[in-house]
Formats: sequence, structure tokens, C-alpha cells
Amino acid sequence: MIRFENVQKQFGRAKVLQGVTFAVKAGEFLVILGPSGAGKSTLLRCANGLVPPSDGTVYVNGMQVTRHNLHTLRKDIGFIFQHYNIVGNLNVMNNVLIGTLGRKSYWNFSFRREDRQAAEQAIAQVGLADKAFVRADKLSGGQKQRVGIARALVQEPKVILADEPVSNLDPVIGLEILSLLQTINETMGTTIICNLHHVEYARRFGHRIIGISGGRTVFDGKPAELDEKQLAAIYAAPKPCGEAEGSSNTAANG
Ligand SMILES: Nc1ncnc2c1ncn2[C@@H]1O[C@H](COP(=O)(O)OP(=O)(O)OP(=O)(O)O)[C@@H](O)[C@H]1O
Repeated sequence: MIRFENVQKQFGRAKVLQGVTFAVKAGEFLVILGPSGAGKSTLLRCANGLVPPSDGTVYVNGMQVTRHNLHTLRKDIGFIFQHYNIVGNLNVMNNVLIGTLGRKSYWNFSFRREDRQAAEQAIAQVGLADKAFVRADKLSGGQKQRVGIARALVQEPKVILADEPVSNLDPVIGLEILSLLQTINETMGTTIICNLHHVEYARRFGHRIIGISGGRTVFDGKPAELDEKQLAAIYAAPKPCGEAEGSSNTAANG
């Protein structure tokens, strides 16, 4: 479904991804686990073309991700952001309708009755039916993330990329959001790739965990195989991300 082949990304002199290779099967709930700065967000962004790799290739459904086919590829890819990326002065319905735009042609951005029905259904599915006409900036963090999920769902994506979807939420709400993603994965067969910091969440929700440290894959296995030694490899790296030799790390934080 998604394949990363020797994916490398360099920002200035900082080598943020240093040759990442793995494949994700359709229907998998894959957790990418790693410390802050390990390169997890960059990796997910390479999968939907938000960030072009410096070297290596990403394939989605057998099609290479290039800047020329992003419009086609993104129809099948929902993206959930750490900071929700919803529009505060629009209501929930209008935020979710934005998710339908990816399936429209450039010259026709109007919403049809079936778009509204799909949005209504997605809003109900994430448990916000009673908030459909509430402004998004009046919602709690957990509710905002539900809007982000509904906006992804309305696309009918084959895969959802979730970038730290719970790191701004308290543990109870975080569990609810991850349980919602789990339900989507189990009932709709949607492939999920979810970046997480928290080991317990990764163990609980991932069918498989990939540990990233310093832009390299240091673990790839089932949750039960993630022992203390593996965790040390993920979290005890001397540097959060690799740098080119001789670099003084000035280019990384753009
Ligand atoms: N557009 C950019 N320009 C320059 N450096 C960047 C850019 N995006 C990311 N980086 C750097 O790449 C490194 C990895 O960042 P990334 O966000 O991928 O890590 P992460 O594992 O997702 O971290 P976190 O969990 O804190 O979000 C960091 O040092 C970051 O500053």
C-alpha cells in the first residue's frame, strides 16, 4: 500500500531521514514511535508529498509520489495534524466539507447535496452530531481533533496519516481519539500510520511498531517484541537527528 525505499531528507546540512525503508500493508495500524526530532513528521509528510525526499522513493498504491501526481494521490490519503489544522471561524460542517475538495476538479469547488450528506455522516461517526453548526474555535482540543478526523473520513481515504494526533490532549481524551482511529481501522479497513511519542499508546494500538531514531529505523516489529533494549535504541540515541559531518546544526530548525 505504502512503501518507503531508502528515503532520505536533508534540510540544509541536517540529515533528518537517513535511508528509511519499509512497507505498510493495506489494513495495517502502524505506529511510528520515536523521540522528538527523530524525523517522524518528516517521514509522514514524504508519504503525501508535503515534503519531497532528497533521495529515495515513496510509493502509494504502487504509484511513485512525485509533485506531478499529488492531486491524484491525495484523494486516497487523509492527514490528521497534531495542531488539528481546522479553521476556527468556520463551523464543524464547513470544516469537514473542506475534506471533499480534494475530489473535485479545480474549476468546480461548489458543495453538492451528497457532499453535505457525507459530511453529516462523518460528523456523526466521530461523535459530534450535536456540534455540526458550532464554530470550531468553540470546541475543546479533543473535539477539534474529531473534526480533523471527520474531515479526513469524508475523503473516503484508503490510508490515514496521523501526525502526533494526541500529543496536545490529556491522557483520557488521547485514548478516546486513538480508540476512534482503531475503530475506523477495524470497521472500515482504513490503513493507519500514526506517529506517537508514547510507548504505552504504541503498544496498545499498533499492530506493528517502527522505531525511529536520528532519522533511521532502529526497530520494526510487533508490540510484544518491543522490549527495554529496543526502547533504549529508540530513545537513547546520542543525537535526535543526524547531521552531515562537520555541521554545527544551524540549519535544522527552519
Ligand atoms: N522544513 C524544515 N526545515 C528545516 N528543518 C526541519 C524542517 N522540518 C523539520 N525539520 C527538522 O527536522 C528534524 C526532524 O523533525 P520532525 O518534525 O520530522 O521530527 P519528529 O520526530 O516528528 O519530532 P516531533 O515529535 O517533535 O514532532 C528536526 O530537527 C526539525 O527541526
